[in-house]
Amino acid sequence: MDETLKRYRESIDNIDAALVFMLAERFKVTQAVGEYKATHDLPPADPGREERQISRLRQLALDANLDPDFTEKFLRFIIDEVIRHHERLREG
Ligand SMILES: C=C(O[C@@H]1C=C(C(=O)O)C=C[C@H]1O)C(=O)O
Repeated sequence: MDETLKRYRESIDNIDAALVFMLAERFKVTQAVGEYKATHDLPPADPGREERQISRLRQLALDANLDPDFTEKFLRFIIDEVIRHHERLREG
């Protein structure tokens, strides 16, 4: 394979691995949040928190030259999955 393409792909491999580790850590914490909510009778979703977080990350995306709409969609996808986990924990 072309050496340049190979080097780019090695970098992509490392970034993708970091993304997986970061997502795993995030879901570890959100799992703990879900258990806390289930035992303290708190609702699975917190739309106010979501709105603040999405707005903050849209701004960070702009600063980093990343598409803020893409960033919001990506975050929404993750948050929706977290909420599904929290609903399941609440149901027991
Ligand atoms: C993790 C939480 O639960 C939900 C998931 C969120 C997220 O993944 O960022 C944010 C708010 C909540 O709808 C929380 O309340 O902090």
